Amino acid sequence: MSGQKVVELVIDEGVGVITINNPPVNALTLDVRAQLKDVLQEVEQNADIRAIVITGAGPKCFVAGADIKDFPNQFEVGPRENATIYKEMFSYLENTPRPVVAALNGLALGGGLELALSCDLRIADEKAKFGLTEVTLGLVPGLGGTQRLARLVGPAKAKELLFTGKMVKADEAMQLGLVNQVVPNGEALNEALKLAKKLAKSAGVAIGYDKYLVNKGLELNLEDALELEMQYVEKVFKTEDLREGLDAFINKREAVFKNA
Ligand SMILES: C/C=C/C(=O)SCCNC(=O)CCNC(=O)[C@H](O)C(C)(C)COP(=O)(O)OP(=O)(O)OC[C@H]1O[C@@H](n2cnc3c(N)ncnc32)[C@H](O)[C@@H]1OP(=O)(O)O
Repeated sequence: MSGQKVVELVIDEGVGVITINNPPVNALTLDVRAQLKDVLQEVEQNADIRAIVITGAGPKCFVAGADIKDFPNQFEVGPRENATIYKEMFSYLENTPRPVVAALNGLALGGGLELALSCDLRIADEKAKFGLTEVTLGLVPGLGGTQRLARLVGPAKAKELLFTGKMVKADEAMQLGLVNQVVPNGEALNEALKLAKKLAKSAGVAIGYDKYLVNKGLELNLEDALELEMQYVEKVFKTEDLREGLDAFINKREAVFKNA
């Protein structure tokens, strides 16, 4: 471990901004793995953080994937241990009740796209490109890419991207539903932060329930999913936030949600 700081956390108006800063391409090295784990634990323990933004440092890459140069070291022990640690962190992002916005400032390739796919929303610089390029190395995505991409863009498009390893540009990614928004170059982080700050002031309990219902509902048949939805409507009826939201609307004032 180099000791260099390769993952940074800044808290800005209720938003935890996580930056992968590992030049030259923000590859997911062992240092990044260790520091991302620490940062996510810090985020989890800080109730003032009500939304999360993840981005990469520099204009070229969001994250250009796993550390290719470390793979030979895994031939003996196998890939499971390293992949499992990263997958647990990606699952944290997918399951935390906080909204997670990926600010795609550049190339999101391999594990970098898999990281972005574990976020709820993705805002892309117009120059950004995306690809599960593992096949070019003879590898298979190991951080959820085969599953999350297929659920997002459909099996046929996912297979096309997986089989070819090709990169898609931001405008095509938008058409595929791979990203939520495309913004002018250099604006992804600003736009993501603006959105995340808005969400941080919103009804956090309701947002967390929405996130859980969409994610869990994908695993259920429609009847069971609708029943689960109703259970969460009943849960939200018990919250202070609902009373605050209704009172604010009736009295024509801005709601102040306390996540309670
Ligand atoms: C489970 C998950 C698996 C995976 O994620 S597998 C990996 C998937 N990622 C990729 O396939 C991307 C591989 N990298 C590239 O295609 C290119 O690079 C870029 C498009 C990102 C950038 O290209 P350019 O601007 O021409 O720079 P450059 O000379 O290729 O790279 C600059 C330095 O960065 C190193 N590097 C690039 N990507 C990675 C990586 N993913 N892991 C480790 N190192 C990487 C290179 O080797 C080189 O280094 P040096 O200057 O020492 O020659």
